[in-house]
Amino acid sequence: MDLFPHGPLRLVEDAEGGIRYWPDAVPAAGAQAWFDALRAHAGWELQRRPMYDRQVEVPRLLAAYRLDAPWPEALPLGEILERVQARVAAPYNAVGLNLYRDGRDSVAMHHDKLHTLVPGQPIALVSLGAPRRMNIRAKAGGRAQAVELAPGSVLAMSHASQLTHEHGIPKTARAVGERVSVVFRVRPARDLARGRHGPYWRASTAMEGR
Ligand SMILES: O=C(O)CCC(=O)C(=O)O
Ligand SMILES: [Fe+2]
Repeated sequence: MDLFPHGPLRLVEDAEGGIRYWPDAVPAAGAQAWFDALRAHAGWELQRRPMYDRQVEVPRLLAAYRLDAPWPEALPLGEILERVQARVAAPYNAVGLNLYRDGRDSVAMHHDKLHTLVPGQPIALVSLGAPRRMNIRAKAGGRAQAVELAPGSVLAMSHASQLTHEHGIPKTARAVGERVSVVFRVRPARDLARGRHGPYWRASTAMEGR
């Protein structure tokens, strides 16, 4: 039996699976329960980063956990990981959480830092809460593709795609509810051993603020 008769939407093609999107990987009720639990119990932090001569707030809240060590019991990371493994199997060992509080929260166009990722392994992103648009653009130029990331969806990005494409969540003037994204990655063991599993140590050059 084919459990995914429509297959994923293929947004970018490359030799490592490119960028693929499954709009309804998780039933709505489950996605809402996960949103509620992560919203309530993740260790959300507001970070500041230097931009020119001032400190700006990173325009979203962040949390991160290792998957090779116990995480707080209230967080349904094991269940979410199981769903992700069914679509995009990989030895994920780190998860980063983003909380977009409203339309002023965003992430600037970027590619995920390659030296913090194991080559050949994918990045898998689960969306929960309010839908938000993601833009994906080839570094070589051309128009961005927009994908409305629905709650319960999974987006897989190959390691190779981080070399060729950028992605971001633009701000929106629309009244939008809170969104949580759950991003599974495979980090090099040396980074995990140094506690470098989250976004905290990433040197960001992105110009972003609220
Ligand atoms: O929230 C999202 O969907 C994207 C997050 C992202 O690009 C990141 O954490 O690197
Ligand atoms: Fe990213």
